[in-house]
Amino acid sequence: MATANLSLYDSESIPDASPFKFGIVVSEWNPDITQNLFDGARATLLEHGAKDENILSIKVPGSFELINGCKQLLINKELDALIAIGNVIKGETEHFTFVCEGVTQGIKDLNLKYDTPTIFCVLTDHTRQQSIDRSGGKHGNKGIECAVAAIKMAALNSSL
Ligand SMILES: Nc1c(NC[C@H](O)[C@H](O)[C@H](O)CO)[nH]c(=O)[nH]c1=O
Ligand SMILES: CC(=O)[C@@H](O)COP(=O)(O)O
Repeated sequence: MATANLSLYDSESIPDASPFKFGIVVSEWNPDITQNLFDGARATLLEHGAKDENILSIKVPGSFELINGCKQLLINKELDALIAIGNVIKGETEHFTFVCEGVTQGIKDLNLKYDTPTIFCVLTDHTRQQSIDRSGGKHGNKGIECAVAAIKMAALNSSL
């Protein structure tokens, strides 16, 4: 089954991002991949009107630390949406499964506990090539997709 292109969307359907404040938490594991995801996300936020001074970004050691990094921003900063960026690539053992499951459940829990949405921008791939393909390669850039989700959720929350 063909993988969707993560960067294709109707630009006209995206709300104005200028009123909103965004946080981006970036894992330092696989830094070339996460940097590409961050660049795509930041560029998309700016493209749709977000102010540079309203984009707060921090780094954490690995994807599992995305949970606490996001929690710290949710507690200490007034944000309209958060994007958690990571890249987990399977190695020889089951560690991949536990990291992916832990991050997924942790970010899900943050979305249950806090009103500010945390967008799941974590590539969970079996190979490095899959990650390259989804961070600016043939399948687009998941950072773009997640920035769009962040803008839409911020606009939705502000309308309710
Ligand atoms: N193998 C990968 C990891 N592993 C590290 C964990 O995320 C975590 O930092 C560690 O277990 C200490 O708590 N992290 C990634 O983001 N990507 C990987 O491929
Ligand atoms: C997802 C991971 O933590 C993984 O990169 C670790 O590799 P390994 O399973 O070979 O220890």
